[in-house]
Amino acid sequence: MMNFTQLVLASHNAGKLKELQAMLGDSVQLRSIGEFSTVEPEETGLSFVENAILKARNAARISGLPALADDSGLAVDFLGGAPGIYSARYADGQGDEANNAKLLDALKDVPETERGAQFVCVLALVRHADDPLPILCEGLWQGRILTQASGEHGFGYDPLFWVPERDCSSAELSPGDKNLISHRARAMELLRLRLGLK
Ligand SMILES: O=c1nc[nH]c2c1ncn2[C@H]1C[C@H](O)[C@@H](COP(=O)(O)OP(=O)(O)OP(=O)(O)O)O1
Ligand SMILES: [Mg+2]
Repeated sequence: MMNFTQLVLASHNAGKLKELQAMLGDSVQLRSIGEFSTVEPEETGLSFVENAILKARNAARISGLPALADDSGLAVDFLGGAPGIYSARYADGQGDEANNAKLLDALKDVPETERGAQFVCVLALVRHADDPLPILCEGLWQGRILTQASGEHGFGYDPLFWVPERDCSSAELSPGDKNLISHRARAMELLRLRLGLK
């Protein structure tokens, strides 16, 4: 059984760090890779799994600590699953607001019934940079893309993601509520079980 008190989180996204640390509680301390390096690895994989492993290995190499990575994104039905692994780069690196504007534009005039989407999260944990057996856990979250942004919480595409089970946007959920039902929460639930954390 693996027993971690510290993990480095292979992410430069403050929103992920906050959510993942809240889900893990006090049992494991997540340290940001930002403490060790400001250079972000190029996400050259063709899948969430490949990119998560790539980021985890890179962080373990830089920090010398076991590393957890989160590769996630939004797959929109009408767009054939795009932006998917390219979600963060959808508007060519101009950030969340530009990504959201581009998505609204791509779905302009698309009726509600065809606006289905899912958030995807893959967590990868490596004990060291060359770990031959990374632990992989995934979580999905089904919803719909709104026609305008709504809500102030969360990050990324949250203001555009309508959550059917709560009848509000993901950015209108309290952080605690989002962390109970999100794609990231589902992946983390599996990771906790796998690590024997509960
Ligand atoms: O709960 C979420 N709520 C809203 N948006 C989300 C969520 N989860 C992922 N997303 C979006 C943000 C970004 O556009 C992409 C992740 O891209 P992804 O490369 O995995 O993360 P990132 O570049 O922000 O940070 P890093 O790679 O350093 O972990 O999907
Ligand atoms: Mg990224």
